[in-house]
Amino acid sequence: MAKIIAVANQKGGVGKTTTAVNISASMAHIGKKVLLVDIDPQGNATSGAGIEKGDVDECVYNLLVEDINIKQIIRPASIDNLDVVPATINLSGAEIELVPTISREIRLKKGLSDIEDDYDYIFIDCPPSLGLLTINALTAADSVLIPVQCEYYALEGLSQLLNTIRLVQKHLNHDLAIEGVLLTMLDARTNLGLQVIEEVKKYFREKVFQTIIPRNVRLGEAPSHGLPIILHDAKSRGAEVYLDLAKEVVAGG
Ligand SMILES: Nc1ncnc2c1ncn2[C@@H]1O[C@H](COP(=O)(O)OP(=O)(O)OP(=O)(O)O)[C@@H](O)[C@H]1O
Ligand SMILES: [Mg+2]
Repeated sequence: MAKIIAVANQKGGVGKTTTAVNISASMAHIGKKVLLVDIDPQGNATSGAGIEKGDVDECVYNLLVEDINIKQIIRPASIDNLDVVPATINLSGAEIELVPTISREIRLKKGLSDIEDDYDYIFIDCPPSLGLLTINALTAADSVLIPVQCEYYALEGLSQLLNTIRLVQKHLNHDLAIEGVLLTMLDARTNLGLQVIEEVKKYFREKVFQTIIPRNVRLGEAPSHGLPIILHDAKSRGAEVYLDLAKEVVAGG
């Protein structure tokens, strides 16, 4: 059965999608069978994994709102061993359309149960909010991976995220664990980055991943080619660190 990991932080632009796409591709590269689920209406994980959004008729919206079988929407990514449940802008209505529906928080969990045995890992790329889409991800997940950007105010907003995780643990998913906190976009030339690392480690202690993601130009440009970093530039620092992260997660069990 797959281990399901939600990549979540309601703060925008902290590296959720970059992490979801590249840890998925790195896992696939080391031979794991991986599914990447995009539940962000921006659909950045979908295009970043090499799927042309314009070609997608049915997406995760149809799974969440219309209850169609997940197998109908799964597509192969640009790298072997990796499949994608795509999201398109259609998903932007789901947050509101789900409100009056029964079992609205467990739609994704239910959908994934049909294919869980086909994969080793399932990563869910969350939108920058704590609404029903993220709640669906946290309810379906075994654990949550929290990217935190190495910048001033890095910890701001994390108490709301932790509070949401606690509420989900209490009411919807008792076993939800914190997989780890991932420091992203580190600029090692500045003192600020190093101060943020210290601050985040003081707060989250052993929950902080050893692997730290530096700012890397190749990581920033890979999505425009629809390629994970390991295909865009396997020799780049960005490719190395996401491979390290994948191995760290595998070793963590
Ligand atoms: N390590 C990195 N080095 C350089 N650029 C990066 C790195 N990580 C992410 N980026 C770039 O920063 C921007 C934000 O990253 P990303 O889309 O992964 O964040 P996000 O948390 O998913 O954003 P959103 O909240 O909008 O979904 C993107 O343009 C991405 O290409
Ligand atoms: Mg994103």
